[in-house]
Amino acid sequence: MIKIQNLHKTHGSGDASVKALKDINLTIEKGEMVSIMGPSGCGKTTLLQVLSGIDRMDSGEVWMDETPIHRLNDKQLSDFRLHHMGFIFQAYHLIPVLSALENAMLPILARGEPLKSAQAKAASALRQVGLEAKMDRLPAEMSGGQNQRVAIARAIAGAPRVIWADEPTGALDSESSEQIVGLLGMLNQTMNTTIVMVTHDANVAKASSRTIMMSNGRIVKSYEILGGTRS
Ligand SMILES: Nc1ncnc2c1ncn2[C@@H]1O[C@H](COP(=O)(O)OP(=O)(O)OP(=O)(O)O)[C@@H](O)[C@H]1O
Repeated sequence: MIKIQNLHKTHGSGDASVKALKDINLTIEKGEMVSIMGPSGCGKTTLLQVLSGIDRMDSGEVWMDETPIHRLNDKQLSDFRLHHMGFIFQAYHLIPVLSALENAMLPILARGEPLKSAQAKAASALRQVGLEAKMDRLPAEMSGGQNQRVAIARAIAGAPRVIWADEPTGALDSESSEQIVGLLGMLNQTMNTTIVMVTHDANVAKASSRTIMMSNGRIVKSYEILGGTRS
C-alpha cells in the first residue's frame, strides 16, 4: 500500500517558485492500477517523481508499506528504487548500443545480482511482453511499441512492488498505444503489481481501476472505472 499524507512540493525559489503539489492526500492499495490525469502543468509528473523518490518533497509523508520514503537518505532511496520500483517513460530511455536483453538486464545488474541471474530474469520478462524473438535487437532496429515493451520488460524484470509510468503511450500511434495499455493491464492482473500511470489520454486511463484528476497542484476528483482491469 502507498499512503501519501499532506504532501507539498515547490519547484524553484523566490519569485520564480511554483507550488506544484498542494496538500496531496491519497492511498493506493496493493495491486491497483491508477491513472493520474489533468491539464498540462497541474503537477502530474511532479507527483510521480516525488512518490518515487526521484525528487524531494517540501513536507508531508509518503509510506510504501512500512517504509517511510520521506525519511530515506539519497543512498537508501536509490537502493529502495532499485529493489522495489520499476519505471516506464514516454521516451523509453533505452540505451541505444545495448540489445533488448541487455537493456532489460540493467536494473538487475545494478542491484549487484550475478550476470546469469540477470540474463534469466530479463529473458523471462521479455517473453512476458512477447519479445522472445527480438532479444538481440538494438532499439533502432525495433518499432516504438516494441521499444516500449522492452522498457516494460526492464521495469518488471526485477519483480517490483510498484511501476511508475509517465505517459507510457505518449509517443505511440493508437494501435501500439492500445497494445501497451493492454499489456500493462495484463501484467497488473497476473503479477498483482501496483501501477501508477500519468496519462493525457482518456482511452488509456480506461484500462485502469481508478482515475485521479488533478488541477493546479491538487487532487480534485478520484473515481473508480467500471470495466477497468480490476473492477
Ligand atoms: N524543475 C522545475 N523547475 C521549475 N518549475 C517546474 C519544474 N518542473 C515542473 N515545474 C512546474 O511545476 C508545475 C507542475 O509541473 P508538472 O511537470 O508536474 O506538470 P504536469 O501536469 O506533469 O504537466 P504536463 O502534462 O505538461 O507534463 C508546472 O507549473 C511546471 O511549470
